[in-house]
Amino acid sequence: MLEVDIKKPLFGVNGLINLEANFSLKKGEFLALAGVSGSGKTTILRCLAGLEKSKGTIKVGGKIWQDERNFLPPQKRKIGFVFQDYALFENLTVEKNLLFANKNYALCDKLLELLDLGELKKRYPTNLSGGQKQRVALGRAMMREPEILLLDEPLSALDPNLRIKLQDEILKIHKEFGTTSIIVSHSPSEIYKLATHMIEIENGKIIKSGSPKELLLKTSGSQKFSFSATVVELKEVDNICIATISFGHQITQVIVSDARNLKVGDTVNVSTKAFNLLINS
Ligand SMILES: Nc1ncnc2c1ncn2[C@@H]1O[C@H](COP(=O)(O)OP(=O)(O)OP(=O)(O)O)[C@@H](O)[C@H]1O
Repeated sequence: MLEVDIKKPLFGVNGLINLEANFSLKKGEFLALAGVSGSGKTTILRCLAGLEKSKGTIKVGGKIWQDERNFLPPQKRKIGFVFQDYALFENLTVEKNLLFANKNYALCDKLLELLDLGELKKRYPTNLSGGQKQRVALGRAMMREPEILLLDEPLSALDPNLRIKLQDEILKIHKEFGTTSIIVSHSPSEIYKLATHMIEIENGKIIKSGSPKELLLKTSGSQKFSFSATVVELKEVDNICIATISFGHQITQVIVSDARNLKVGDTVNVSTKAFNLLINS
């Protein structure tokens, strides 16, 4: 069980914001933190890891990691941290990057195999692709046998196909080791696939909390199909207004009956009641 109740003043781009994070997770749960840039997501992870001080309490499995009198330093917290930019030791081979955290050779071999890194174990990080580097970073984080695995936008630098593969690796590791995991992600599909719980942060405060299904599925009432998109162009052709909209990595066009209240950059909800949609692969 992870119990978090922390506060910290942050100097945001528009002045002071008070970060207030209060949530709990059962062992083995997977939490996604979402929210616009600068809302305080990374700071929450850094406070959990003990890399930053905050006011309040953090308890893991009944053990106090921090309260008004105690502050466990990062090396004493059973945390694995995976960063967006990998943060590998460039002068150490893949295998030594893992063993640096812990000289448990059996665990190292298990992780190299689970993450499909066996053939690459003697290579240096400079000779690896982004996806391979991130698998090494995940392996290194797990070498600490963490109770809590923290993932700060770990896949955002990778192309969409690789991203999906790495999501599978993360899920495999999370389940195999029964870790409690927290990921910062901007991708709804990633959150939906990985997380059991989701929290949305705005200006340092939790504004939404629930399952990814509750928070992300946009269908309501009699709608059968719905997604949210951004308007990238509005054009009139033969008195018909056509909106070009983007969602995820896709762009499509829809006819708009009344475009008076629409402008480029708006976030819109696109929905239909049709239930015989064609799905082709
Ligand atoms: N130790 C600190 N003390 C005060 N302010 C900080 C501290 N660390 C970060 N900040 C500020 O707090 C705000 C939130 O930063 P944070 O990195 O947590 O946001 P984020 O939601 O993770 O953003 P992004 O999605 O861009 O990574 C930023 O404006 C940042 O400059």
